Amino acid sequence: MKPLNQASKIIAQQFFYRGKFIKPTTITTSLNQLKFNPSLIVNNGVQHQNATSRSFSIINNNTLFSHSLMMQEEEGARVSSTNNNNSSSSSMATSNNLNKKMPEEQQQQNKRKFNHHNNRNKKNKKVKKEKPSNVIEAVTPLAHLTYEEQLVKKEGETLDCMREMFSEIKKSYGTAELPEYYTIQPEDEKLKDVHLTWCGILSSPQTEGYRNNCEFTCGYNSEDKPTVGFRQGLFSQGIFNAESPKDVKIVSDSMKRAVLVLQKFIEQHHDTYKCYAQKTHTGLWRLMKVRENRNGEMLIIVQINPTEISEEAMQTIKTNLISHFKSFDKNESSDLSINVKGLFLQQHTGVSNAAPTDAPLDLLYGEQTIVEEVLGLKFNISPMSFFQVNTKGVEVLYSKVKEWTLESMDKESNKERVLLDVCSGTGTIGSTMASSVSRVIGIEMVESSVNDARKNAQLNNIQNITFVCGKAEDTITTKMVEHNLNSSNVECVAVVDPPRSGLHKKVLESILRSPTIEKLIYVSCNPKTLVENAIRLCGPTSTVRASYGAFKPVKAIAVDMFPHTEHCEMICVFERKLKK
Ligand SMILES: C[S@@+](CC[C@H](N)C(=O)[O-])C[C@H]1O[C@@H](n2cnc3c(N)ncnc32)[C@H](O)[C@@H]1O
Repeated sequence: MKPLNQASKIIAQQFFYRGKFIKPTTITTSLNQLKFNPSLIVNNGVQHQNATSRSFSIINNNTLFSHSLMMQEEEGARVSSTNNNNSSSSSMATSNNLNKKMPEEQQQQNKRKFNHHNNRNKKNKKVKKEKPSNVIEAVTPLAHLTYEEQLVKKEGETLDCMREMFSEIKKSYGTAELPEYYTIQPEDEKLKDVHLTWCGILSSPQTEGYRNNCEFTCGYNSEDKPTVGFRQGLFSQGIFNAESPKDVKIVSDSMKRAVLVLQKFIEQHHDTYKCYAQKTHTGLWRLMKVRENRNGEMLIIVQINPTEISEEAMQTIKTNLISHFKSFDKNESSDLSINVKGLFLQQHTGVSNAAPTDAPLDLLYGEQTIVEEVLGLKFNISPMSFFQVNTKGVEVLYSKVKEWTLESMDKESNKERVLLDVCSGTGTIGSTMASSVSRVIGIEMVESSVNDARKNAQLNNIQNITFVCGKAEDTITTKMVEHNLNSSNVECVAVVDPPRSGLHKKVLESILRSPTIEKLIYVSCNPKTLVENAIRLCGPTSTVRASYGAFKPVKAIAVDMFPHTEHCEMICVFERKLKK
């Protein structure tokens, strides 16, 4: 039992449970992951976190309301706080006022509020998938299928995305005449309403232990043992277990050993330092991030919450972590032998574990980066920069992008052949093609990725590549002019590889407005934003499109970079004939 701090004492007075208001002492309900015993909340400001039953007390009335929603989803139990409005007074309330009755009016108001949430929840339920019952299901929801079955499923879903794309482009034409490609209907029934050349799905050369980058949470497992592993539960509400990754196929054995090395350290010091609890914003150990190259060399980042420890304690922790990790580092006689290239300590004070890119990061020992090889080139990877998570899978992806970029470039032409690599990360796509084109211009907004990209170009002795640091939407128009991309001597292909949010409309407009871009290769990790962006590229309405011509989707392929998960990458090629 841990005492709550002053600011988080409780004032919940009653619950709405199975259609009526009742006192918190009278109900107990158990869930898959969580036994919820509201009687605990009247325990004089003392928080319980029972090791075996995972009982939770309620810290404040907002949290209480969220908990009750979660319970509804999980079990249909109708439990709700009746006291959502009094939050300012809640912090100082004691157990005495927990038993006071609420005014009738407020009860009605809260009941209405509850019903609103309940209805919204019912609507959501229709589309919600079943909650995973264990960590394997949570992290690798397709692991119960054979890999062949997974590929069939993903190809089907990617084709659905294509159908959606054509249907939405069509809608955008309204009553105007549709582009000619709508008349093309492949004979294959599977490709009905997909008006482009469909090239199937490419599989990942490695299907197990393929992740070169994983984040593990420090917390407690279902038996309340300190564990470094995957979260299971409702992290946003601070209710979760950390479960061991030992049976999760996509994590390499060496990463599993690294996880156990940190877990051992946490166990050894657990009397003094606990794992971080988001609900109370207390505890030290938060997260472990591991990046690994194909030789098994690792960058290990241990994230802590420094708010409760002195500078002196921090130094001791650093010293002890160094000697602990060194005792396993390349120690072939240990079962937990790992190959540490660099060990880092990251301090992060925010409530959730997602640290900002500038959170203090100290190298405890070793080197700042690991080097990975992709298609014969070397890439420096630092702890925070973007790098695709499946190294062998990305070789398949980049090879296809390269093939499709180069096939239309006219080698005989006198024109300069330029590749515009939008959202270039550490410069991987542009670098793998630099030797086949005249110039590459990369645009990337994360400074550390741009720095890595520049170093990578040097490392590989690539001289015809330039990286622009900035948001594509803010820089693309001026940079295209600055780098002479709109000149009639240039033939430019744009390769865009945006994050899940897709490309900003200003980027699409700049590409549409370019007098030299006839081909755009879109690498997408999110079908929804691909469709949105495709409407802008291929639709009829804008005057820009009227003067330079809209694009049309010509071919596409799915690339499975994430076996056993529901994610899939795809490449879609858009072309147009510029009106000269
Ligand atoms: C999916 S990653 C692709 C990176 C790279 N092409 C690769 O394959 O490694 C998307 C990249 O876009 C960058 N990014 C996100 N939003 C951006 C924006 N508005 N402008 C420029 N870059 C952006 C991210 O930092 C990230 O590096």
